[in-house]
Amino acid sequence: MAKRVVVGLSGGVDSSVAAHLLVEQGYEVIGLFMINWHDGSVTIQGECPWIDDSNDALLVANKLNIPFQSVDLSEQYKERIVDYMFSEYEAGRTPNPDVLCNREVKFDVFMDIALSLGADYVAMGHYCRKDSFIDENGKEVFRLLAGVDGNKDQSYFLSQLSQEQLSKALFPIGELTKPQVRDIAAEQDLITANKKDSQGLCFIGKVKLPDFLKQQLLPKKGNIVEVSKEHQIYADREAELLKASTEEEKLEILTSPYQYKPTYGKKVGDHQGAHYYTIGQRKGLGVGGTPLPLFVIATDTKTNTIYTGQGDQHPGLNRQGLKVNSDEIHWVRTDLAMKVGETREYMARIRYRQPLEKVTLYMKSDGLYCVFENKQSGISAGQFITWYTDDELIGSGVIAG
Ligand SMILES: Nc1ncnc2c1ncn2[C@@H]1O[C@H](COP(=O)(O)OP(=O)(O)OP(=O)(O)O)[C@@H](O)[C@H]1O
Repeated sequence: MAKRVVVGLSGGVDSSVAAHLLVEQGYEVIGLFMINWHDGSVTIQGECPWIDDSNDALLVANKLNIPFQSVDLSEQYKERIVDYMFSEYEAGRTPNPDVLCNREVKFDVFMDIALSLGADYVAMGHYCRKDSFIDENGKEVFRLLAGVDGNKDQSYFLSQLSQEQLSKALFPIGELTKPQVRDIAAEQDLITANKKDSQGLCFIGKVKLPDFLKQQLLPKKGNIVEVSKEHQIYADREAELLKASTEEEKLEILTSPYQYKPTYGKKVGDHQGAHYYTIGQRKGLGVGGTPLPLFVIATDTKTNTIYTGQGDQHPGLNRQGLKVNSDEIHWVRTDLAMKVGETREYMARIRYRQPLEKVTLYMKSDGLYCVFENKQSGISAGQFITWYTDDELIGSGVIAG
């Protein structure tokens, strides 16, 4: 009997083609659209075109001659994603809702519904691949691989999936490039063939992130401070590094964020709330007239201060390393999890679509210390670091700072 697959149909071109390929491969396919957001239930009224999207998903399902259903997951989405976003921003961190959405919604709540519909697998239109091998104990080990289209690879967003979740996942378009996907959609006369790619989170829609955050995080006026690149704090760190005699000391210095004080620079402007800003951010500061543009190099939600520096080469913006706390380390390949005391080299990225960079991971009792070969710009607490061997995503972690 054909295996049953529930495919997440978003009303976009990628999932439409994913569904088509599954039908071609002989699966029994069911299309499922999830409503993540409801007028009034989450935030901004009338900004999310989900009705159009669910209509497009329905039309694609009709065209492919597969059954179609919608599920309302807006409550779960609010609890697991929206609330997390607010609490992270409130704490001065930069969350990644897309990574969480896959772990908590698409491959959890959504997957449970799919399984209750008798599905063997859940498929999504992500640009990534999966394969597996049998280990020496006869156990199947699943591997998460980058999509063939290097421009579109979405493995970063799936970096928190478990072996269990991967075992039931299918990514039918992972072997294709985006232009190939569009060509297939056109050949098959799917209504989504020329639809624009979705931008960001549905429930935010066209609204700017600060406006979205203002719904719950009240504006609070504070200072924008500029720290000179010659500040003593940077020279002190270099000196500390030279003095450090043990590996532990060196790692601690290389991976800890700078601790700024409001007196470390001059006030150059006002802002409406440090929790609206992210490290590396250049736009939205409203301060002009500096020879080089100002970048956010740190935010402090306690003193409500934003620290900035001039130019993308500012020492406060570029750091050699970062730390992941023990309870926030995730191994997709659980069989490759590092033991305390172990050191390993990988290729890694700290944001979606960033080219992979050489990193050395040091597993210590209190967490994973990650030191890059080249300094990294805009390391932000709350974002994810993901590490790879060739095109296989091995693990990920939440950046502590
Ligand atoms: N509202 C939804 N209902 C069901 N599945 C969804 C929904 N939103 C996203 N997905 C699934 O997650 C995948 C990745 O979502 P993402 O938002 O990154 O869309 P995308 O890459 O633009 O894909 P698409 O072109 O299919 O919208 C989609 O291809 C689809 O399988």
